[in-house]
Amino acid sequence: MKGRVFKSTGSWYTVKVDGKYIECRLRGKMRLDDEKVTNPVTVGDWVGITMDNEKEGIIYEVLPRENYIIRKSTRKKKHSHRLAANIDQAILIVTLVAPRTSLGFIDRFLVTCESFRIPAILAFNKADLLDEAGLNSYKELKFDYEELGYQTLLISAETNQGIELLKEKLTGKTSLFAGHSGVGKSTLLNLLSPKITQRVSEISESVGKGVHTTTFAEMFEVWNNTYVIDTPGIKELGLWNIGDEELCHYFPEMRKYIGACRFHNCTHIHEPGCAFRDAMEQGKIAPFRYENYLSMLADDDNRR
Ligand SMILES: Nc1nc2c(ncn2[C@@H]2O[C@H](COP(=O)(O)OP(=O)(O)OP(=O)(O)O)[C@@H](O)[C@H]2O)c(=O)[nH]1
Ligand SMILES: [Zn+2]
Repeated sequence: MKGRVFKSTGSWYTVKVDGKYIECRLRGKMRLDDEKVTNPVTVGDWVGITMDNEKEGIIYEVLPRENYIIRKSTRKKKHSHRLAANIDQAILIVTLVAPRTSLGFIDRFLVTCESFRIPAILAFNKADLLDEAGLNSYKELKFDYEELGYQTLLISAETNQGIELLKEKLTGKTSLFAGHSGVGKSTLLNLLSPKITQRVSEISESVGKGVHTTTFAEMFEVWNNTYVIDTPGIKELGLWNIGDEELCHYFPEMRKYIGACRFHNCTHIHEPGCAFRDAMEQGKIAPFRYENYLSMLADDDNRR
């Protein structure tokens, strides 16, 4: 039988087969297809299963993936894992307040999506908490990111602002919800599909961040043929397997300047005649994007 993995908790996997959810384990012999990744099976995978007894199944194979996204651990000793597979798009939920998502984090996530060829949408949640300055800051970011080809939405799970548009974007697709803890992923999911009773955390007053609630990635069929994968809050994001020369390819605005520097071995950091720096100085690349590029370039450990 063929089914799709909706949840994985380490040793048990919930697989949906013909409309029914079956708890499955992995066949003992199943090995990792990539030794640098800790989980052989991930949410969104299509798998082959056989029944072990009346209720429980055994996963014996993973069908070829259309794509996947790997979350690299930023701590050296911990291993990296696949967050999800077979997804149409990633929705990065961010907030400008309570908590504030840094642009560095947003750009790391976008670079990750580019490197796995997954379309990304930025959803700015908690619109209801923005004052005029906050709104202006959203408008500037919307302008910058849409110029790069990333759609941005301003939404609020509190007032329903932008939720209809978000629903339109999700319909008929499998979307990954990612973001820091406390940005409202679970609240949004509940709003989209009230039959899902996700735990929603209270913001702890002292730190202004949500108390960690989502421990494992889980896929939900929010309505017909529309799937959302809720993932645990991400604190830091390392980049997976991206070399020095490769990095600029994942900045859409930099692509057209690749090869245009005066020196063919330009590091784009300090050389005269650097096409990236020149473009930034001429206002064609946003300074914060160039800065984030340099910071990712310098953060060698978290990129390979
Ligand atoms: N004002 C306001 N609060 C919101 C909004 N969306 C979510 N919240 C609140 O933010 C807090 C955190 O929301 P969660 O949905 O638990 O956040 P999460 O992203 O799922 O967090 P993790 O599960 O830890 O990753 C809760 O107290 C929500 O009520 C919003 O649009 N406006
Ligand atoms: Zn250069």
